[in-house]
Amino acid sequence: MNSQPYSSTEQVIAGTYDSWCFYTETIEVQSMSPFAFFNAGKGYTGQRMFWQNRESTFTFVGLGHAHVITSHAEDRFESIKQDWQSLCRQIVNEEPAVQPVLFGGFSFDPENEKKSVWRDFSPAYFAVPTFQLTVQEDQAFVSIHLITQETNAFETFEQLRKERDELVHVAQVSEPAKPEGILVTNRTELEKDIYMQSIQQVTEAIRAGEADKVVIARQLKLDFEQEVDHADVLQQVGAQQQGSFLFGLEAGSQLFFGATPERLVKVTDNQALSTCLAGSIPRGRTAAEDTALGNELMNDDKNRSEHAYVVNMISSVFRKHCSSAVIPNMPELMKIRDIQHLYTPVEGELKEEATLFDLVQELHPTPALGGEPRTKAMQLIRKHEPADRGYYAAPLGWIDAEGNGEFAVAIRSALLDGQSAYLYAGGGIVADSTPELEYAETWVKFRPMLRALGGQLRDES
Ligand SMILES: C=C(O[C@H]1C=CC=C(C(=O)O)[C@@H]1O)C(=O)O
Repeated sequence: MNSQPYSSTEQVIAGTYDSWCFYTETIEVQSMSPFAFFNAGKGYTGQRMFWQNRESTFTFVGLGHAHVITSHAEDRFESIKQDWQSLCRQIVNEEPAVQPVLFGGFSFDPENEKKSVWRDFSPAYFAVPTFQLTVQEDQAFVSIHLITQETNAFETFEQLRKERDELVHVAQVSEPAKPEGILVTNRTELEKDIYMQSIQQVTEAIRAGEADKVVIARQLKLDFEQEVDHADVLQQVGAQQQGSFLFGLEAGSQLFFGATPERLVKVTDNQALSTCLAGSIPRGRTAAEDTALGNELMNDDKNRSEHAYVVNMISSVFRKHCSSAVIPNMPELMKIRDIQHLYTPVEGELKEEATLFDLVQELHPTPALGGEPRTKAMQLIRKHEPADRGYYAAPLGWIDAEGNGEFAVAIRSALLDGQSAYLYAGGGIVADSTPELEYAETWVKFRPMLRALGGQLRDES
């Protein structure tokens, strides 16, 4: 532990953040539930973040905003990247024990002009937390980050240390939350008729040669007897959805959260990894039925073609930005609690100048969320979907000061807004898609969020 993180002289480097200092201090702590830490930060409601990777080997919780970076600009990916890089040049500690993390996400489509329930989520919204819990390889660390233009930040930092100790104490001694069972008073399928018609119309557009594939999504709204606690709902998803990325991002009084199986891209020391995920079938009721369904999916031409568009697009981005890329020529099955998907991992070694944000920008949206070709698919989505997707199906994740990090595609997700929640699900439409089968598939994709929010699951299979 560095006891005087702010003792170095202020660095003066040309850039946006010339007169800023970025102080960071990390201590190791006895292990604690990340949900308890999130809950201990109730005083920071509106400024909390949660992330756990698919393998559950890296968990990150952020409380409070040491600094927020947003962008409404057309070049929002580049703008966030530049701001983060110049902020990182102001880090006072030479080698922080734990890397500070910038966490957040992008909206699906900044050109969307529909009325939106996403009140406080700008087209790009990222924050460095004031208190950062990192759980990795069975060790837990709590960092304080202070980003300031104050010339003497000694007292502020001392105050933060006291607060950190209190947060750690509360998280360690608190009883695990026992969600009382959330009471759903209403479940509404928003604009179901428009959705059914849109599948028909998009299928016709595809048959007429306007596009090859378009992903169309719909919404379900739940109303609750009382406000749903954000920490409780995250803990529920964590217990229920093993093998998925678990995420939560607060903005104002809303929480966007989910359990997605889909990695957009991960970068570790210049090694990049992405996941092509498209093509779906439900889990079987028995092991034998499950295997039969898996085989059916692997041999289904419609699903294989939906999948191939994604592999082709991700592969071309990797070939451009990597000196070498490994792309298997056959998908595997990814089996998660409610659903099986076709899955192809793509790996590569990044060229020197390529960064995580460059990959996020070029990959979003892959044909698993947008379509093929991208521009035409986006036009058809804007024309046919009645609602703003907000952050659903968009990149959400983290990057550290060394440029390592991971972004997931925020599907199997919901926006929690006081006594209501908006759930999102969609599917890839190709020439031979049918409204009834697509509709049934969305019910399977709603299941993780319905389960976490106490809504009744609907067995459409
Ligand atoms: C758009 C969604 O899933 C995508 C990811 C995996 C499989 C998909 C599919 O089979 O259609 C979708 O492309 C969603 O879950 O809302």
